[in-house]
Amino acid sequence: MKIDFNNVDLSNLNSYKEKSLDAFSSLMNKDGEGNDFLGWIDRPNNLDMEEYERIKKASKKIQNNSDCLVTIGIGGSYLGTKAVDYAMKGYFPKNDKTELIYAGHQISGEYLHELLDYLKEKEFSINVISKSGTTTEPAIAFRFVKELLEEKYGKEEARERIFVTTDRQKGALKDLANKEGYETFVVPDDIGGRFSVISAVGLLPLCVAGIDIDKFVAGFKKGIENYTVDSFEENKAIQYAAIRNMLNEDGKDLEVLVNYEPKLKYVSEWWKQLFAESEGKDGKGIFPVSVNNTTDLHSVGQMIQEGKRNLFETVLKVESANKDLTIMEDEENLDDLNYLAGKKMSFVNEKAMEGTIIAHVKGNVPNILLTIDDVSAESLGELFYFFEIVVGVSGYMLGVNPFNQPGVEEYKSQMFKLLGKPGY
Ligand SMILES: O=P(O)(O)OC[C@H]1O[C@H](O)[C@H](O)[C@@H](O)[C@@H]1O
Repeated sequence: MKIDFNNVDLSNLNSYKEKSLDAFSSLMNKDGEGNDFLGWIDRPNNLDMEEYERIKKASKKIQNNSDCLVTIGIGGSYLGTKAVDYAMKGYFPKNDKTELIYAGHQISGEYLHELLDYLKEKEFSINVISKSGTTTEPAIAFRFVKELLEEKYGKEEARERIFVTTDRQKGALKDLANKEGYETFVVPDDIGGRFSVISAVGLLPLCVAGIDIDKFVAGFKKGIENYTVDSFEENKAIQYAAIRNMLNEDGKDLEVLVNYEPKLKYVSEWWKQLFAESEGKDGKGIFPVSVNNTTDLHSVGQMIQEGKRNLFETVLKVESANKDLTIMEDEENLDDLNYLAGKKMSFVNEKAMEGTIIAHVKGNVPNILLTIDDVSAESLGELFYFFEIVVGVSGYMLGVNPFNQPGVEEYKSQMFKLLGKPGY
């Protein structure tokens, strides 16, 4: 992974150095706010290997008896898996692997209705994922999908097809799993939802989808090597956190994560939860938004170029495309594209990216360039770990607790009141 800050005015950066190093040491020494949720820092080197082997075993079983795994969860119990699955499965996947089908990530009855119709024709299993075990969206979806599963296979076999990922000992899901004898996997106490893709939350469904989780974990380990180094000069995660805070104090209220490979769309969705829930509190925080280019250059590109100057961009570049095409010569050349004949699509995409960066920098949008080697499980693992360290340092620099999300409860209690939930 490479990170380039050449398109940011760094003249003021030195004054953020000490603060960023202090924030980094609080994170590493685990003596800052929210320090009981820092299990993710060492987790890649500390996996529960007994559970890791069970994940692989359960995956084989699911792959052997299911066309799909209905993966039920929301927020951190959804986004990391979706991000990696979507990036890795290909744009037009052949249906020769067990497919992950998502549920419980919204409350659309229309979605669930169509999903249940779809599942009637399929062999399937369920992985219900909820750290708290009480989240409304996955709980509703689980009721419906479980009912269909039991109808289809009978209660006995259905039991063998339900896999529960939740708290080690408490919560409604854990109680249900104990009662019914479902196989369970753990969301560790000291890892918050948005940091949990490295636990069974992400590893089980990703393994079922045929993704090499050893490589994914290896990417996280590479992240530990590169981004837990206690040096401002050598650690790009500390520099990035410092630069984000510098830009924020200079009036940049939004960070736009940009990609030029549509496969990365859900990596941005995962990133949004990570940064929004970690930083957006106490009236502070950089609002995370994302664009998928070049598509969005034909829509919100105008706003980035000439709208309110309160944003900066982080561009996610993929160094080498997994697949490519060479543009062909056309005798008539009515489309005037022959000047591109012999050029690769990846070359054209890269020039679009470089041209856009030049234009946006000219338009006073500071640009950070993050290059990953390729779209692979390993590169994504390293990228995720990088962002997790950045958000920890950045949140401490901002003066917030980056590891809680108290604000999320407000909509829930208002909704429960309207729904007439007892006690609200
Ligand atoms: O895994 P769960 O307990 O079901 O939580 C799922 C998600 O919902 C909550 O409301 C939080 O805001 C998220 O941080 C969390 O990832």
